[in-house]
Amino acid sequence: MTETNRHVDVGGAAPYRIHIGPGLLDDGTLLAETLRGRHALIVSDSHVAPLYAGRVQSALQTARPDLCLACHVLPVGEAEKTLTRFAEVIDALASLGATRDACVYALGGGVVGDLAGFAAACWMRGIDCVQLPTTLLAMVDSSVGGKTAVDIPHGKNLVGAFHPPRAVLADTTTLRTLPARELRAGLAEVIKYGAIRDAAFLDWLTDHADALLAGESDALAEAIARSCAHKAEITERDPLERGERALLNFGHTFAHAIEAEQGYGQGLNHGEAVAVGMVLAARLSARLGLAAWADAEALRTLLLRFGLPVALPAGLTPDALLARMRLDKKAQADGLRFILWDGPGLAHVVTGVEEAAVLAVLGDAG
Ligand SMILES: O=C(O)C(=O)C[C@@H](O)[C@H](O)[C@H](O)COP(=O)(O)O
Ligand SMILES: [Zn+2]
Repeated sequence: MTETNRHVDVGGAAPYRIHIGPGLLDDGTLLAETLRGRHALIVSDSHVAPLYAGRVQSALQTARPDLCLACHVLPVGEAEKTLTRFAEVIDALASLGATRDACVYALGGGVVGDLAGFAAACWMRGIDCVQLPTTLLAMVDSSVGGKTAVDIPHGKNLVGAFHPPRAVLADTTTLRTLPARELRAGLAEVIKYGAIRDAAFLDWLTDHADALLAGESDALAEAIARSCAHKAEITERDPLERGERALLNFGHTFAHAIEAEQGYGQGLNHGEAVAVGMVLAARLSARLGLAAWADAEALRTLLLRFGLPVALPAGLTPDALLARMRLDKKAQADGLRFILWDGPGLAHVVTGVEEAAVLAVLGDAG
């Protein structure tokens, strides 16, 4: 069967379209559709740029021969999502002479999308950003919704801004060469949507696990479109995370603490940490009497089925993780806030969670 293009529209004050399909990185007309000015900067990393940056560059240049276009390549990896690398992108925009109607094209995975998006949010107080995600995780999650950020040693994504993209072009052919570990990491965020708001999607994922893990294009395109539809619905109603958007953080309080404690890019990747985090959040929910233990165990089994880690990596202490969690962006003066689980498809925000309960779950999680 030939792959067809799909799209998901995100409404609200700054609407945009998520395009999903093969060959989009070569579609100069689509790439240039939202361009307003004469300057554009492609930001990519040292793994992705050699594969796709030249293609994007020539497609854009053909569609817009007058375009003043440059490419800035970051070293690959979560460890590079720093203020230092951010400043380098800002320098690249300055060297290009980017005016306020310029556009940043973020070509890569979540790190590139977050960092390039943050540079776009800050340059001249905000220029356009088109997200060109090349990993499953970036397609289903980080390229959508406008969260941009860098990490600092104190914690993940602690410096950032909300800056919605002008468009998202998810070229599904890029998934054909994605390493299996990266594919599974993206599937963790896909499972998250089922866990927090769509029990039927969890069943669909169970039925299509083999196809998804084998990288079958129809199954992946369906998973991407359904995930983006969930994210679009939530983020258009709550773009600034004043309320329901926090549900997208299911598993993340634990995950961010794990990532920071292990050292960015040194241990579990983000999707893997989210998988462990969802197991811990489900167990915390069961301990607090919100979810059934059997449901928490079923979620763990599903994550295992997708080859994801479900236990805390060795060497992390509950106290150190808890200290990290106190700096979580959801935490408030009255204590820790968690996204807790009421069973398949249902989650809610809980304030003032007792630290003793969190420590107990962490203590059992090795
Ligand atoms: O878009 C959101 O909102 C999310 O929470 C999605 C998360 O999967 C994503 O990892 C996000 O970057 C986490 O945001 P943070 O505000 O907790 O740093
Ligand atoms: Zn995430």
